[in-house]
Amino acid sequence: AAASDRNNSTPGPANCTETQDQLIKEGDMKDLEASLPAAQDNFAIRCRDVCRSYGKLKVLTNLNLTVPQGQIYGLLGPSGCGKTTLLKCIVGTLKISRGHITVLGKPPAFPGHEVPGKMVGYMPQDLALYNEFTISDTLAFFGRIHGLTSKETRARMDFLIDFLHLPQKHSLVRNLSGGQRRRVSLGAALLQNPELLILDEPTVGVDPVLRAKYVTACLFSVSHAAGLQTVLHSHVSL
Ligand SMILES: Nc1ncnc2c1ncn2[C@@H]1O[C@H](COP(=O)(O)OP(=O)(O)OP(=O)(O)O)[C@@H](O)[C@H]1O
Repeated sequence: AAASDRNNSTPGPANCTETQDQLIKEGDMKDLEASLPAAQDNFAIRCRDVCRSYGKLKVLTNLNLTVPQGQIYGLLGPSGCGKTTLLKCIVGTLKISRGHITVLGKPPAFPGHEVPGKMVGYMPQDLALYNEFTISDTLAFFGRIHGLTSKETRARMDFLIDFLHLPQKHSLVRNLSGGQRRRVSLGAALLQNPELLILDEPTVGVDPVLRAKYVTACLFSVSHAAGLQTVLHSHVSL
């Protein structure tokens, strides 16, 4: 991955680095679109001049980003540069201050658009799991949220428990290891078979030696086996 340019004069989204050696410069961000072939509309995510501040703190400034369909795409940047903020804006749980975002054809949170919702699986950095739930309860809960039938949830649960090497489905979340909890959270994000999977720091809690393997092998196998179109994930660069 390329290193991003911290010396650029415009403050802003910060050192988001793409895994495809695409350089995003602050304020004047070159994006992947330039290198895309003719099918210009064939993108999963498109951000145009996106700005987001928290009070006076400008976190994203004129961010431009295009994620084509069918790709695994990584955001890399130092802690606090705005990766989570950008992912929340893309998922639609955070409003942008200015600019335009299109996710799977429409702006996030557009009325009737299932983003946030069924079309996108989101694994947050801080895992939102209930300790009192079992693995089975957790996945059933997310199944209800996404409107899956009990039969659909059960079939998907069986597949994911096997695929993600999860312990027995009656195990309580409170008794799971950090890595097992992260995989339950990944299972919850994959449950409804989303078109787009967004992972915020998926390797937190994963042994450093295994991280590279996890990112390359696991994400590729997850995306293929789960039939995903596109995966966007973030990592801290040190
Ligand atoms: N709700 C909030 N209110 C105020 N400031 C916030 C809020 N959320 C994030 N920030 C600030 O915005 C900046 C970007 O935060 P963000 O979580 O997006 O960074 P990040 O790149 O994901 O960091 P990390 O890699 O450490 O998770 C940080 O300076 C953070 O303190």
